[in-house]
Amino acid sequence: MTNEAWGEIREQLEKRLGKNNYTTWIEPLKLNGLKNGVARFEVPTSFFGDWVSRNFADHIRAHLNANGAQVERLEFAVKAPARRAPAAATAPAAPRAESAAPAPVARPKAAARARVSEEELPGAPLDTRFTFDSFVVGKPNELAHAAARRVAEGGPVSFNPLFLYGGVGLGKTHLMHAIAHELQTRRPELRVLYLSAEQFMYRFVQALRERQIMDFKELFRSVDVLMVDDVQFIAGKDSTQEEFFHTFNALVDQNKQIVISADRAPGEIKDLEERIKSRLQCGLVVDLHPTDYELRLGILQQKVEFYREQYKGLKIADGVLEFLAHRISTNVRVLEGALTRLFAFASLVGREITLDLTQDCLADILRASDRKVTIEEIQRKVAEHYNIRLSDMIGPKRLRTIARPRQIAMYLSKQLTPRSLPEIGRRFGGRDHTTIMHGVRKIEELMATDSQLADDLQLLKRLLQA
Ligand SMILES: Nc1ncnc2c1ncn2[C@@H]1O[C@H](COP(=O)(O)OP(=O)(O)OP(=O)(O)O)[C@@H](O)[C@H]1O
Repeated sequence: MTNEAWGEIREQLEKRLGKNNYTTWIEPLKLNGLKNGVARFEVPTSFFGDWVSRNFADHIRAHLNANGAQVERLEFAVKAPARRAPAAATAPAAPRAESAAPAPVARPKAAARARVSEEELPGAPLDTRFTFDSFVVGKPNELAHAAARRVAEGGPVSFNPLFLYGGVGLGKTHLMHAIAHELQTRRPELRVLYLSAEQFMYRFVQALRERQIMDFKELFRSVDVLMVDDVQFIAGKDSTQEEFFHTFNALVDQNKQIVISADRAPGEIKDLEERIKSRLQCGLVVDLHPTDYELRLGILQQKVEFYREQYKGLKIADGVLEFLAHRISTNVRVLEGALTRLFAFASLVGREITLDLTQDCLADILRASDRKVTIEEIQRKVAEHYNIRLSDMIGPKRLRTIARPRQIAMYLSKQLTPRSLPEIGRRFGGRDHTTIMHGVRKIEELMATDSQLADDLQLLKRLLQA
C-alpha cells in the first residue's frame, strides 16, 4: 500500500473517530508494511500500541480492507528510541478464525513498571502527620473515614472511585494521605500516586509542551492507586478534563483504585463535563459534613496532647477547649491555627492558658467566627448560582426561572439571618411579609420532593457559611 493510500485512509478514520482520537491515536501511527494479511505499524510506545489495538483495531482493519487491502490482523511494534529499550509489542499470531477481533498485544504493564521507576512518579509529598491514628472520628466524618479505611486495606476494589467531598478544612486531604500511608505499609508493592488536580494539569501541560504526552499517559496508566485532590480545579479546563477522563477510564478498566476529593459533590461542580460527573458518581460518593461540637472538642483534645509534649510545663485551664469548640465552628484548620497561636503566645509570655488569655490572644479569630451572613450576600450567592441578575432578586419578574431562586434566597435569609419577615421583605424590593412567608413555605415543601433543590440548598448554605 502506498503512503498516499494510507493518507486517504487516515482521513477517513479522522471523520469516523473524531479529531481528538485521530490526533492522539491515529496520526502518530506509521504503516511499515502489509504482507500476508498482516498490517505492521510502528508506534511510539507499547502502551500506545496496546491502546490502539484494543480500541481502534477494528476500524483500522475495516478501512484498510474497504480500500482494497486484505488485512486479517494488525501488528504494532515500538520504534527503538535512544533512551529506551526497544520493547516490541507485537501481537502473537492469532488463529485465523479470531482474526476479526482486535489483534491482542502484549500488555505493557510489566514493561511500563520496569521503565517508570518509583522516583519518577510525579506525586506530591505526603504529610507524615496525616495518618489514620491522628484522624479523630465523629458523626460528621464516620462514613468517609470507614470508606477510606476500606480502600486503605488494599483488598479487591469494591467501589471505584471513592469520591470524598466536603467544605474547606474538613479533613479530605488528611484522609487521602492516610490512605496512601497505610497502603505503603500494608502493600508496599503497590504504586500509589497522590497529587492535586492542579499538579495533574501542570504535568499534563508540561508533557504537551515537551512533546512527551505518551510518557505522561503511560506513567499515569501504570499506577495501582491514583488519588487526585481538589478535582474541582479542572472544571472548565477542557483539555485537562479530557485527559483526566481518559486516564480515569483506563484505570477503571484495569480495575485500579481511584480516590478523588472535591469541595462539593460531582453533580454540583460547575463546568465539569457531564460524562466526567457521571463517571465520578459511579463509585461511592461520601460527604464530610461540617464538624459538630463533639468532634471539634475531640480534635482539640488530641492536638493538645501534642502541644503538651512540645511546651512542657505549660498549663491550660479547664473550660478553654470547650470554649474554643463552642465558638470556632468554621473548620478544623482554623481550630488548629487557634490552638497553635494560643500555645505559642502563652509560652512567650510564660502564663497559663486561661479563658481571659484565650479571648485576648484570639480576638480576631473569635470575631471572624461570629460573622453573620447578610441578606445581600445570600442574594448575591443565589443569583450567581442560578445565573440570574442580582437586580432580579428585588425586581418584579414572575418567571419561574427567576421567581424560584428569589424564593430560595428568601428561605435562606430566614434560615441564616436573625432578620424578621418584614425586614426580609424590605430587602427584597419592599415585598410584603406574607410574600416572604409564602416563598419560605414553598421551598420547604419542594425540598421534601425535589432532591436537586435540596442539594442546591445544602451547597448554598455551605458556601455562605464557609
Ligand atoms: N477529623 C480530624 N481529625 C484530626 N485532624 C483533622 C480532622 N479533620 C481535619 N483535620 C486537620 O485539619 C486540617 C485541614 O484538613 P485538610 O487539609 O485535610 O482539609 P481539606 O478538607 O483537604 O481542606 P481543603 O479543601 O482546604 O483542601 C489538617 O491539619 C487536618 O489534619
